[in-house]
Amino acid sequence: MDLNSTNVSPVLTEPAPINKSRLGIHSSLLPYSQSGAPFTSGILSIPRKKPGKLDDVRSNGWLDAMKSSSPPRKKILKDFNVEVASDDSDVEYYSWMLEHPSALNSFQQIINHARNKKIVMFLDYDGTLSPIVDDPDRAFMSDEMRSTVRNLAKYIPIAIISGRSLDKVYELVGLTDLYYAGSHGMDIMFPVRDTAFADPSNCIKSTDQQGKEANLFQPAREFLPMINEVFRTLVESTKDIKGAKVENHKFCASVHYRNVDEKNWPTIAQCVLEALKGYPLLQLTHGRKVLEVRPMIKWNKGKAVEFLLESLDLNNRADVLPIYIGDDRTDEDAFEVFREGILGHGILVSSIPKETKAKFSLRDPSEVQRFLKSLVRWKENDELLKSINKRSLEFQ
Ligand SMILES: O=P(O)(O)OC[C@H]1O[C@H](O[C@H]2O[C@H](CO)[C@@H](O)[C@H](O)[C@H]2O)[C@H](O)[C@@H](O)[C@@H]1O
Repeated sequence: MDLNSTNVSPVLTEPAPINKSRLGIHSSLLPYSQSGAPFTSGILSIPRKKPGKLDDVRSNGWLDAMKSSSPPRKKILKDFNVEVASDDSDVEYYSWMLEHPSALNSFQQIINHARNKKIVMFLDYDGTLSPIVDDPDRAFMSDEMRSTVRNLAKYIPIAIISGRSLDKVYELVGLTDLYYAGSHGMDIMFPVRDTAFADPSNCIKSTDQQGKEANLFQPAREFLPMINEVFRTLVESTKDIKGAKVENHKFCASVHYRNVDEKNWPTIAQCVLEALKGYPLLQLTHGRKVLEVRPMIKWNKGKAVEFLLESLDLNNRADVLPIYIGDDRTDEDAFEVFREGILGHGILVSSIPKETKAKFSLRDPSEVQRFLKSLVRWKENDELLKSINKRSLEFQ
């Protein structure tokens, strides 16, 4: 494939008129912009080109975005258990933390805010509950992390919101009694008992992994055949690129290039670009060393947070404090909802400074675990105090 060739066709020309009603998608979910405005956070801004103007992965900025999509692994110096600035990047990190303080150091502030409120916890999976590893099929969370999440779920509602498919993320987490949203929130399952406030016309009946009745909310259901087609195309077109891996996450397809030699990244990007050509209703988002193709609908992890809160009748309530912990650009949509309306805390997991809408930060999954453990301890003490108070009242 000649990337410099001027014979490459435009990627996104003005989209051909499409009979959107044929897709059966509610108009409020239809594309952010078909008129040329850039797309919002996490979503690559692709300026519409005049018909005939040529485009490739260099000129549209994909390559730059790919290069900056994952932090380098960095050794952190420790001196008597105190982290010291080892180089300029540490100094940068500490000054970034002035704006996005550690959720561990701010724990007291967070629980002061949570006092007399019901916390609802939203957790991303990769890079948050499990460390980032080379093979996506081996991104396991530790038993200790699993038991921490299980303990916390005894006290507060927890939802896992992942880019992976619903089935895959459920398999990896393996905990019942949590809510799960796969495909970046485009596949949400919740028990029938919790649907009192959900609009049943939006949901389809299903069964969960234990065979119990459940509801499924799938705002991009009509895109399923399209995603399958693109997935097959991508598998075929990337099959000769060493290290490339394509995953089908039901409502999105992921093309991994973490294990691909950097000199072949333009080829990977070009394969995705070519695959997208016939599908003006699909879009590209960037994750950590992964390109993701997904429906161009107004739905993302932030919408999923709002949907779950509404369905559980926990939205816009002064006595509810949602907390979202996530590590990549797709999580920014969720952090954003806490900036625009819903009062809650976004916590970015990152070991390098990053532009983010999250208020707090944690360095890595081990810090996430410490934070969740602190919440468990706080809740346990709280329960203990309540029962002591109750008993002392009974003795009076
Ligand atoms: O929303 P998430 O739960 O964070 O899922 C995001 C993506 O996670 C997976 O990829 C990432 O983690 C892999 C394992 O550590 C890593 O190899 C890869 O480079 C990362 O991008 C998953 O495979 C993707 O499909 C998800 O979209």
